[in-house]
Amino acid sequence: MSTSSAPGDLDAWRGLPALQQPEWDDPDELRAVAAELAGQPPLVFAGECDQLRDRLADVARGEAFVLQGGDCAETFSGSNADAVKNKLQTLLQMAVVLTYAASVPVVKIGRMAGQFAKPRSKPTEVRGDVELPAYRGDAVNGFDFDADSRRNDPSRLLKAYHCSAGTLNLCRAFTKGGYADLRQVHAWNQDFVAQSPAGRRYERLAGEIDRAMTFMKACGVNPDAFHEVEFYSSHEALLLEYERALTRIDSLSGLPYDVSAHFLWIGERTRQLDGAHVEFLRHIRNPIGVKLGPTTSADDALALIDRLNPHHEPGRLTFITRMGAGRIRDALPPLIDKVHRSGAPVAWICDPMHGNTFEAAGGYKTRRLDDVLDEVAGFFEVHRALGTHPGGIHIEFTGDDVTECVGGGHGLVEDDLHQRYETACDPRLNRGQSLDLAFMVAELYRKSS
Ligand SMILES: O=C[C@H](O)[C@H](O)COP(=O)(O)O
Ligand SMILES: C=C(OP(=O)(O)O)C(=O)O
Repeated sequence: MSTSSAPGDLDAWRGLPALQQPEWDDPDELRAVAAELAGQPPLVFAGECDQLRDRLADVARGEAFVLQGGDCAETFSGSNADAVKNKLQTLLQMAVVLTYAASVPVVKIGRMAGQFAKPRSKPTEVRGDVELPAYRGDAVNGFDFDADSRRNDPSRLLKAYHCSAGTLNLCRAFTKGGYADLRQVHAWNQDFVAQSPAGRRYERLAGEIDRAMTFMKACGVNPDAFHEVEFYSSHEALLLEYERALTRIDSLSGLPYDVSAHFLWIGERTRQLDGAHVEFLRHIRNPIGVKLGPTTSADDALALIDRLNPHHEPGRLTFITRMGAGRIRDALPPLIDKVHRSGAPVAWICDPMHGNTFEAAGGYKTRRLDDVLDEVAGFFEVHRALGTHPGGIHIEFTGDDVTECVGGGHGLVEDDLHQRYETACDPRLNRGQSLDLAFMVAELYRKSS
């Protein structure tokens, strides 16, 4: 049931409006960079993308749950071993909580190894009487507020590729080489988080897992079954020149795959039906997602399905809804209802971050953990009422002890935000807040199943 695309289709987007693309000031340099990227090795393989599509088909059928998360904006300087390990460790801890406490297979997808480009609300940033191009992610320009740093520099695309390769290599080593072994559940809970309320709760759960594994071993189950985990990479497919340069024809199937990540999504700002992003992504064979904000109508959702998954292939299309805690209970039901009645197999994931951002008194962009939890609770309520499957969560977090979102076990308040506000774009949950969220989601899942 594959969608066949002629090679020319992969460039049809070039004739369409492409929002949120940087104005590169040297087109020749961009062409040279794209040519160099096109000659680089793939970051992921077609077979892995197919495997993720199968996993997401399980999600659409109600048999698994997605945990997708990582940085809002990865940075080149943050692509180091400690930061990557901390993020992965947080993802693994959350996944263990969900798998054990909710008894559901968890599909683990990092917002990692490629999340280097950001859509922005405004093209420029003004500080005092200086106006400069907005920061659009390390793949485009620099975070520092000076004219040189904010230049849209095509060579950054190459650096984004290399940082993605390094990050993914580390993730593969951690998840396949023994670090993600379930017998390590305690080891993931070291450092600052171990003493937090969420860390202590996690430690009790890890103790139960230990006992369960000892029991299974006694029953003859081979403990090597718990040695490695499946991990997938994802990012917003925003910079079309980059994604196009990394799209290859798979030698086995003859079909095009974007080998920059296993899963790509189209953002809320670039999901226009007649836009370049939808056109480009409809031709690649990777599993894909679309973010849906509160203004999305049920007909918009159906039209996206028609374009992106016309043959209703299970696992091909995921809708990531980001309505906001105040809107989800009204905005989501009509979408799910109509899509469900159309018979299209969609995995529904809740992004409880992007509809809940506000500016705190000190000027920091932040989010309340309570709003995040409330949006997730609304997501489960809506699905329960409609008899559909709440298929997962998509969140922005870091493995570090940052102070970017308020609330959680340590009771962070707006006055604390300045202490460790390190994000390059939107506020992320810290490790303790991420664990709080995982425990709550596990509880909601158990009640709704
Ligand atoms: O992560 C999402 C967007 O890039 C981000 O919310 C845009 O933020 P802005 O409104 O500050 O541009
Ligand atoms: C920009 C993002 O979200 P959205 O498209 O939902 O605004 C994002 O997830 O980084």
